[in-house]
Amino acid sequence: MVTNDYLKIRQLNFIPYSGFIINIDRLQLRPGFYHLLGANGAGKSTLLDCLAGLYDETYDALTIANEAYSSLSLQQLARRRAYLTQQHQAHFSITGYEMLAIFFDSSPSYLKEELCNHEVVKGLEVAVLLDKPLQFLSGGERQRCYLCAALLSCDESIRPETQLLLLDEPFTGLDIKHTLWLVDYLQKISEQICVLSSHHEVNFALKSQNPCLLMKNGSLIGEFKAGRDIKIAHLVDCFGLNSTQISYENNAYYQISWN
Ligand SMILES: Nc1ncnc2c1ncn2[C@@H]1O[C@H](COP(=O)(O)OP(=O)(O)OP(=O)(O)O)[C@@H](O)[C@H]1O
Repeated sequence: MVTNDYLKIRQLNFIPYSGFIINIDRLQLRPGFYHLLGANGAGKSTLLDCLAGLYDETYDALTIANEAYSSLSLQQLARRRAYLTQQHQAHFSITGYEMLAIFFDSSPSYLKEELCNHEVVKGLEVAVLLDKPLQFLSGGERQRCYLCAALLSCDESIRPETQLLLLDEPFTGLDIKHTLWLVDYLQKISEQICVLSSHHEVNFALKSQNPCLLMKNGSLIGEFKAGRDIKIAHLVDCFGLNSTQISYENNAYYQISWN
């Protein structure tokens, strides 16, 4: 795997829906765990969709591992990035292993046997869940199965060519144990690949040493080497908070107060 390659955006100006523009002049991401933060409607999911290659109108603005999206076939692009979209419900009746069989062009029974001791399957505790139809699972259980598919899609032993993991609100529905496992796992794999995750766990991001991107109205309004570099004015601007709702903790980082 080439670890020094990264994702580049140059002059991404795209109108996915009438009245909404994604407008990013330049952005360069290296291996690392990037938090993508912003208020509801800021454009985080739309940006992730662009980076996943869902809009061919944006391909000229995007480069992955020094290759323009426009020079890659859909199959090549699909193998360069893994993507967890926001999930709400399962639309048809398939089991988790059947879903994985589609992802990996394999058979459910082979995958069940091959993956039972995989770190991701064990960490997310999905071995039993993957046997059940996805629509019969709880929201958090289903999220763990979809996460399993995304994480396996960028596993070095399965897809060594994958350099980008896009996650849209991966913590939604997860209980605390699986959230903690996921954070540790993402920290680990982000030494090798670029992980870009939107979420609303702002206090977690603010406390972290990971890079953060702030979005507002379809644009990036801040790029920080660590969550701890984000200041009160950025939070007020990005989330429309009142400064009295933000406190400075341990002489180290801002936190949004709950009282
Ligand atoms: N299918 C759609 N048709 C029209 N407008 C849409 C559609 N999906 C999203 N939008 C609009 O595009 C803008 C960006 O939405 P997006 O889902 O990217 O925001 P987000 O930052 O991911 O928000 P959230 O934190 O609520 O998930 C919003 O103004 C939203 O209303």
